[in-house]
Amino acid sequence: MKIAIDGPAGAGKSTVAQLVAKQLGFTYIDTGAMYRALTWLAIEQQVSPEDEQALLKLLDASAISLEQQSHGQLVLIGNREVTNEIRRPEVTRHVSAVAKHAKIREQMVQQQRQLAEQQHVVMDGRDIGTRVLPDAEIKVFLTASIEERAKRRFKEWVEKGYQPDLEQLKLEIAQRDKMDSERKASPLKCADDAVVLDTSGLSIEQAVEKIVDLYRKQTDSPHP
Ligand SMILES: Nc1ncnc2c1ncn2[C@@H]1O[C@H](COP(=O)(O)OP(=O)(O)OP(=O)(O)O)[C@@H](O)[C@H]1O
Ligand SMILES: Nc1ccn([C@@H]2O[C@H](COP(=O)(O)O)[C@@H](O)[C@H]2O)c(=O)n1
Repeated sequence: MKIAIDGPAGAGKSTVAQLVAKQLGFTYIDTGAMYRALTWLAIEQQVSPEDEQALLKLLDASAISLEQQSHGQLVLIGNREVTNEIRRPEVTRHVSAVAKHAKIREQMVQQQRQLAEQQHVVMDGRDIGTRVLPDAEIKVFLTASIEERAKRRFKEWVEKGYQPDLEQLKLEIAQRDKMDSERKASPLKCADDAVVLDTSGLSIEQAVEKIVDLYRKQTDSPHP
């Protein structure tokens, strides 16, 4: 069983996907973490996000992997754990430039498909329903207004002790969505057979419940 969750930045994909996976006993796979890990490495090794060949070399030389733990997903480059570092604003600013390269995406997609072959998964990203798992049994395009997404991110950063600027956050989210949806290789878009779930007026729990309901309907299983 494969559940694909795509959508724009800050829509709640990882929060909701993780909880759905937990409720159903599936493995949660955050594909954005793989692009972020390569971006983190590129910054560390001073490789330009525009240089596809150099990025490919970096990707070939570094084993990016995702490890599932009871408390969540760990992101590793070789033996080095980079789960928290890849969330840094500098990585977020450059990740869409790294993710636009077709050859980089081919390799990422291959690895993501292998992960989905081994287990029941809830996988989130930008091209899961359209490219990575086109045969996923359930596809959700999770979205929310940009104002709502920026407000949620603002709250999250404040809770972490930062002093973010709401307008700046809105601008960054919009820029990332623009790059992700305008790139040639597997752009961010809603799969034709996806259910669109606008969470602007929904709580996290309500969004989770709607997806679990889709699963129940699909499998006719009242008690997952
Ligand atoms: N329905 C909701 N109601 C309120 N807050 C939400 C809701 N869904 C998610 N959030 C909050 O919004 C923030 C962004 O969520 P999350 O990081 O899961 O988004 P994302 O789509 O995975 O983002 P990105 O693509 O940028 O990684 C988090 O602080 C999360 O707790
Ligand atoms: N399937 C995917 C997943 C992610 N990306 C790119 O990575 C960026 C970071 O993703 P997050 O979900 O961690 O925010 C995202 O903005 C995309 O550029 C992708 O292309 N395909």
